[in-house]
Amino acid sequence: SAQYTTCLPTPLLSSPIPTCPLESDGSFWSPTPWCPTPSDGYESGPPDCIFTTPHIRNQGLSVITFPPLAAALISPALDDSLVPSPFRRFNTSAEKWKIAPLPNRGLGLVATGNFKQHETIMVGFPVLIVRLEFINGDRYSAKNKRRMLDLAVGNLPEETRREVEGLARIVDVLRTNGFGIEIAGEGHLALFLEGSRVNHNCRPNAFWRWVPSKMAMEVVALRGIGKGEEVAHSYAPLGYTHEQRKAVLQPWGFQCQCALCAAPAREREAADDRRDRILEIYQTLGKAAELGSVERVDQLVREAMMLIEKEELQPQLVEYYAHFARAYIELNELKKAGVFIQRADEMWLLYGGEEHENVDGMSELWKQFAEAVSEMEDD
Ligand SMILES: C[S@@+](CC[C@H](N)C(=O)[O-])C[C@H]1O[C@@H](n2cnc3c(N)ncnc32)[C@H](O)[C@@H]1O
Repeated sequence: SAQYTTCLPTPLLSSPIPTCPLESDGSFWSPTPWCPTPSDGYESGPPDCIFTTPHIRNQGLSVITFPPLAAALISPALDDSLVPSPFRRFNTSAEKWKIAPLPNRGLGLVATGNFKQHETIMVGFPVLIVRLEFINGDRYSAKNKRRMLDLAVGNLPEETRREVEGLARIVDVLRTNGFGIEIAGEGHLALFLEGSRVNHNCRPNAFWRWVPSKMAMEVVALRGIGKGEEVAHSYAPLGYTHEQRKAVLQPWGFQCQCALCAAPAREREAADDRRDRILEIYQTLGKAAELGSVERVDQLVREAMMLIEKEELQPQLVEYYAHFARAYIELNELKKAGVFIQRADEMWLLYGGEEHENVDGMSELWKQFAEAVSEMEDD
């Protein structure tokens, strides 16, 4: 159990390594970060360390990750006095939800008031963030992983610790209840106390997004939600057929009891047919040049939008609008392309927030569009 001394302020190092990311930040974490040596044969690269800040958001946060990534987390988002009130825990008289028991699916999130489409329902702050490859990889033995996770949870204040332990065995909890987030491009699993209680629905009325600058997860209404309704998001990618969803949900080990899965076979098959057709249109539009005519593209675009609406898959429009735009660019129908790029931009903002994951993808698409416009002007 060696300390990762090169990155911690220590009186034994008279001149700390200047690029060390924790050199000035070591004092932020308490107790002092602990960095066990990885298993034999896996020592190269930085170790995973346990970092805890015990008071933040009234609940504390423990992180298991590389030191530079922990350093990257230290930002104004971690200063309770600097984040706006919706992003503080126990903020709020304004909360319109409760965690309550539901038939056949344990606890879940239930609306105690009405929500408009796209209104934020719940804001959650993680209590535990763990590097994905720490969990999935072999750098630490299963025993050491468990020990480190127990210690990370053990460092948290008693009340938080009890709530986390109430969720189940911690490794399983992370795998089934953890939300995938990125820190400086590296995948991590984040555990939220109340957020972990949100159940799955194959035709969800909500979605969640990670807001890096606030270190928070937001659950947002996909459509209007009435008082008393359960709020659920989809654990599986949207748009999958019944069989595909079953395969993706298998690791969670439950039989989905949502309305779509419980619907009569004929209804489910009709939904599957629509979902298959949406995908088929996507593929056909990927070869727009072969379609030859703008009218044919118009028809397919209209059909896809109608099916997406029918299947309540609106968040997929972010990707579909961009795809329509690319098809129109290919056929030099630039006015329509521009309209769809604009809409894709708006949808990304709506569903992903200002810091959405496709900022680069969208600017690439705008660039492609600008090039097509200038080529056309040259002709
Ligand atoms: C992330 S937890 C959600 C909170 C959980 N209900 C609880 O009481 O802690 C995921 C678990 O909830 C249950 N669950 C979630 N959605 C479900 C659904 N649509 N049908 C049946 N069970 C579901 C399953 O047991 C699943 O493994």
